[in-house]
Amino acid sequence: PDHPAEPWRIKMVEPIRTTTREHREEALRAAGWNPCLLRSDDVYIDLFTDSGTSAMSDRQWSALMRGDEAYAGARSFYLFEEAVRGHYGYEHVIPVHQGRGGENILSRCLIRPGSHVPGNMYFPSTRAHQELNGATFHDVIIDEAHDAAGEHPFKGNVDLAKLQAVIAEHGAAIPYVSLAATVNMAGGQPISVANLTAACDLAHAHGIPVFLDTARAVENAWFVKQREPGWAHRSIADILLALCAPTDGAVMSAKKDCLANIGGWIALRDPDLAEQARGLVLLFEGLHTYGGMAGRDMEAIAQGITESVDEHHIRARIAQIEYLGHRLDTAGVPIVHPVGGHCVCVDATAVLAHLPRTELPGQTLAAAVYLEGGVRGVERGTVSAGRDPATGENRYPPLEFLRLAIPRRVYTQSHIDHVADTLVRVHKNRHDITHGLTFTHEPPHLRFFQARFAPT
Ligand SMILES: CC1=C(O)/C(=C\N=C(/Cc2ccc(O)c(F)c2)C(=O)O)C(COP(=O)(O)O)=CN1
Repeated sequence: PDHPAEPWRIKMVEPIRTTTREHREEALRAAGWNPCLLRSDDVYIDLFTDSGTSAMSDRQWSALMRGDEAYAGARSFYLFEEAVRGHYGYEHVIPVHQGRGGENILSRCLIRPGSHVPGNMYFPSTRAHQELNGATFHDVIIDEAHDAAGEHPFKGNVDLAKLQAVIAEHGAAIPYVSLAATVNMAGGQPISVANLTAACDLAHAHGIPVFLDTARAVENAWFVKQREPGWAHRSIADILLALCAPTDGAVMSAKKDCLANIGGWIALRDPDLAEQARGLVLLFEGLHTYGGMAGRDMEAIAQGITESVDEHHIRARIAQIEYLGHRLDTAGVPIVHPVGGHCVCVDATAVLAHLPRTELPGQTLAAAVYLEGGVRGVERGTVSAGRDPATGENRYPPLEFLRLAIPRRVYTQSHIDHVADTLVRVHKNRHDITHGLTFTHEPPHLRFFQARFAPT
């Protein structure tokens, strides 16, 4: 696929600069071989995350000037509430400062020690809050999701037999089913409307609610439109509503699809659960009409939601990522297939097949790519998976990759080509990487953010 012609022109620029390899070696050593600890000034192309890193439009920037900073009942909240209701279809909209604020509150409302929560693959912050409140997470995603090279069009799908089995074994102890659209840790893979609906029907048949992580549900809607029979002629906005319709609520990080730099929400149908959640917002986020956001942030999100479902925007957004995936494919760099909605994921166990999993190939590849081209990605493998709370042992997930997450409306084709050229060089010289990494400092929670490493 060709690189898309961007459906925007640049009105403001933020200078970035390349660095020398010597500079990067010094910076990485100071960062304990953890790209998460690098200063952004030392990064040329920052693909650490698509979360909060998108460029806002002139309409969003001008909306900031309309921010109502009233403590209670701000105009900006009602605009935000209406945008969420209209696009996601839930009645009760509860603001939080970002996604994990919602994960904290939903988990505290519904999980008790001994709970069991099924979901389509784990996400570190989501599972951390489930485990912190005493739940055991059960992965009920289809087997194909764990196979990097497989081409299944909806790797985010739930294996209904697996879900049924968890319900049969733990039914009464399941407070809710926790699904995501798309599935980040599978490589930004979508779930189909049919499968999501079937999973909800199965859960509801046992009186179990389903909550959806909608951080990238617009990207998911795009894949439904392209791949799921019967949806090709429906608008992205309609498909987004259809994804949310069978679920009981959603947790949202507004830092992804919504083109905002901060913010989020919990969206619910049940008024009593909504009241309980608002009570915890008062404790952890702020008032229930701002939830840790400034009025201007809610203005930017309301406008960003409208822009996010524009078909010219989402088509170009996805096409840029497919372009990068295609460049790596044609160069023989092993990546997760199909290419996901927000990232290209390089299969570190394939590139560094000569390193044992105990030497952290994903983290090693992240360091090598930064050194080679000033490109920052993030490890999504053993380091991210953390330790099993029951045994204290490292969990070695089947997928171990370097995620290259692409911010929205930020990088142009020449930047993407720089990334591709960097990966091609690292892959060509992969046997020069003779050692992996080992922890020198390992924090207890979400360790990949703050961990420090040294070459083995
Ligand atoms: C599907 C989903 C996310 O992708 C997500 C965040 N994502 C990040 C940041 C990040 C990165 C790595 C991690 O191991 C992680 F724990 C979080 C990312 O880059 O992908 C959140 C949480 O939303 P917050 O970031 O607004 O609180 C909830 N759900």
